[in-house]
Amino acid sequence: MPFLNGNQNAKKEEDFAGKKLKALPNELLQRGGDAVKVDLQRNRLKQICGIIQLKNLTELNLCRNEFTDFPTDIRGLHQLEKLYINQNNIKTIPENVFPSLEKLRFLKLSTNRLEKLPQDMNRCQHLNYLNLSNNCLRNLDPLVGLSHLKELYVERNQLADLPDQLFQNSSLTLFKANGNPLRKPPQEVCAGGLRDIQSYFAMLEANAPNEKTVKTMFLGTSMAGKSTLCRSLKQGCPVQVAEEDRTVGIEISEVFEADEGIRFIFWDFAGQEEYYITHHVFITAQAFVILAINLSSYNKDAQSFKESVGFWIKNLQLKIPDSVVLLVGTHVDECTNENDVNEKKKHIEDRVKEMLETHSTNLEQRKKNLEDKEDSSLYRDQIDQIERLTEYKIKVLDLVPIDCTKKEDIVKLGTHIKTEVLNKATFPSMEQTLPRSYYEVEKDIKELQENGDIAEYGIVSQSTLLYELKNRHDTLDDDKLKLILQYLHRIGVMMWYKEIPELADSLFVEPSFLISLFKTIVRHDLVQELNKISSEQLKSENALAVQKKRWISDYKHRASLNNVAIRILVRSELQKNYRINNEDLEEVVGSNKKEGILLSLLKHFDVCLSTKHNSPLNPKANEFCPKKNWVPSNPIVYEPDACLFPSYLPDNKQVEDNWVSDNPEDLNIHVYFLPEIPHGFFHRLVIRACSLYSPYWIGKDQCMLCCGDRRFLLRERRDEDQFIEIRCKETELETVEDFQKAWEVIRKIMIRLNKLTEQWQGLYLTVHSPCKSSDCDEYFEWNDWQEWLEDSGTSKFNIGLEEKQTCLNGHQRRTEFLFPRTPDAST
Ligand SMILES: Nc1nc2c(ncn2[C@@H]2O[C@H](COP(=O)(O)OP(=O)(O)OP(=O)(O)O)[C@@H](O)[C@H]2O)c(=O)[nH]1
Repeated sequence: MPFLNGNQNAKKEEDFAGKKLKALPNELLQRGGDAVKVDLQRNRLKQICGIIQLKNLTELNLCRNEFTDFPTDIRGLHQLEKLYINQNNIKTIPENVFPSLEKLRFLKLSTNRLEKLPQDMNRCQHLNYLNLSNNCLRNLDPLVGLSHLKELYVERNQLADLPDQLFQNSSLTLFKANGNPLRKPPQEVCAGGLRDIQSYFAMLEANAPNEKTVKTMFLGTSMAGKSTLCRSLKQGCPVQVAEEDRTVGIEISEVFEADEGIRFIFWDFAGQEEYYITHHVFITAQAFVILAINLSSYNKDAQSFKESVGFWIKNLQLKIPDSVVLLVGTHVDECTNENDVNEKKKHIEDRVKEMLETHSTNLEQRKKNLEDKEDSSLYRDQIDQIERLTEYKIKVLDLVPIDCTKKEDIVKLGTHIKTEVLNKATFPSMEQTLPRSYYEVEKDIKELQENGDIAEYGIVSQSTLLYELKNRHDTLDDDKLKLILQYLHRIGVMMWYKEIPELADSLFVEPSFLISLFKTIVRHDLVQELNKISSEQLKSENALAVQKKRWISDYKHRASLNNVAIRILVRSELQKNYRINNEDLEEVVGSNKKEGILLSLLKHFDVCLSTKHNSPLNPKANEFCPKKNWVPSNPIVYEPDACLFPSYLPDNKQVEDNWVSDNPEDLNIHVYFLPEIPHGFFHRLVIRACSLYSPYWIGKDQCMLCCGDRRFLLRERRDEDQFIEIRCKETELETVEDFQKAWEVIRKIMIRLNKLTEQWQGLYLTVHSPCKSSDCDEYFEWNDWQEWLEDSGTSKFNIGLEEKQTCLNGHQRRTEFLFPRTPDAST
């Protein structure tokens, strides 16, 4: 099988990789002091007797062997600088190994079974890179004192506490600790990086309090009973939710469980499909999910399961694969009898079990396929990635059937939740230790709001808030306060989008206000809302009734919403619900000259695409055709300033009219998604790609964009295998330069695609170029596509001119039709 790059030729000096060796070969031992670098990865070694003869060894690769004990013979390799011994089964490392490895700078010990480190590890004084990820470590104390350590990876271990001294006066520049049940400092502090950790320890008092916080999210289809559950649990008794009081968007509330000292933060998500596109913004890691299922309307069939359970679990599995889900069956009082309830409970639980098993079997199978390949070492990164995914285990707890109108059922559910939450095995990282100042700042912000120093809707400038907080805490400077505010953002108590330049100075201490903002635009009844716009409202924005009609028609047919309409809707909704001053209102809704907070946020979260007032091209200009002169658009269809919501598009007509048809010779790559393409992914990708290139035409599950003369198509395919196809029209590719430019555009799109996938921890991607011969199902696999994305376009991907590739069925094609080439290749 052809490969995208030539990595397989990059041999080490002494290459004994993948030779099924059980002992060091004589051929190697005879090299004695001449051997400097030795590659012994992917063998069956359990020990390495005789290695001491290679006394000048500086680099040794022992990864993917069968070591269960650390090979102590390594002790004699005094020149050793680099050691790879990752992906073995090592359980312990004895004392007296590291002090003799005086020159060791680089040590990769990841993916072993280490439970503890030798106490003298800190005597390996020159160590500057250490990777201990994927072990079972509980304690990092032996690393304290490694004064040259720059990069430290301890992801996916069992660490609860990190040693303070590790971060004091250290040379660390990179530290990664994801996937640990961290309590001190909590994961949300570590996510901020080294400076946040150092500052956390600097503020931490000796007897800092522990807190148990559980972010609880209520999910499920519309009318399943989420709001009823959320409000009833809060009150401890049944609370009726009237139909007109349905959740629009997301509601947030806090509940303190005084007996056990648990703080629940309840997030009630609206169930209507229109809101799903905003959910990803608020669904965050380490969450406890209550999935509400209306048992009375549940049909014990595949469709019913998919809609009310499967969809949600799949999405969680993709987004937060380590979440805990409690199934709650509501409307039990409306079921036929107890037997009916029990059958439905069993049906749901059995299907969930099946679903989770299929997911892990698929991953295992995929891993095995890669391992069985002739040169499986080329797929090492992919295998590692799958291994990581297999470690994530979403926990789905048994279904609790309840009647939300009955007090005892609500009380019973409350007790059940408390018991589950207190179970350390289910919630290993619920308890957290924080410096008092973190709590105090949070409390002070609430007080400022209550006193009216911050408006009830919670928008406050960074400088004002810092000024107020500094007045209350003379020990906290700007930097420390900013770190605390960032922590509060990460736990969802307030929002601070520092990374959006227009919003960097605005803090939102009332997150539900932001949600109210979203819901004014992202809603199922938007057409009704547009219809309701009065002539006074139109006049206030200098708009005419005829424009209102066009707004409605554009929204219905082209999923495009005029910015003036957005301003009117948001303005009236906010004035209805908040005492908001004109200045803040203008900040939020924007004006002809300025975008406003709402649009910045919607765009930041890829909910919509702005078609700007000063845009040189009109995306809906039918007159534009590649290779034809540009004809200005008809002023009647010209929309100066609107937002396009791709998820509301009804069809692909415009795209199909412009693309016309596929040609087998088009450049074509398939990006496969395992287990599937996440809900909303394609439209978010389209938004990101279209902000790079215009003009563009967007449809329901297709999008065409142009770069110069070239046309590109993105197409979502939700067949049995789910993939996104990226094509470039073959007729627009003539010269070598054309190919290079076309591949460069594909690369840019892929970079955005890859970046977007980071938001779904449970995703795994593979990339293929399908064979171009008709009726041939073979394909060329890109095992190193991620490297291509990272590559700046230098020598690595050169493929000789006139080179051809042959598929397994014997069909040949010139390489540039299947794989990218770099500019160097043409010169
Ligand atoms: N009889 C009965 N009615 C219930 C039960 N649970 C919820 N309801 C009613 O079902 C309706 C829908 O409940 P909600 O809590 O609004 O549902 P939701 O899931 O929040 O719905 P959305 O806001 O649309 O996402 C309300 O009228 C509730 O009073 C139950 O166990 N028994």
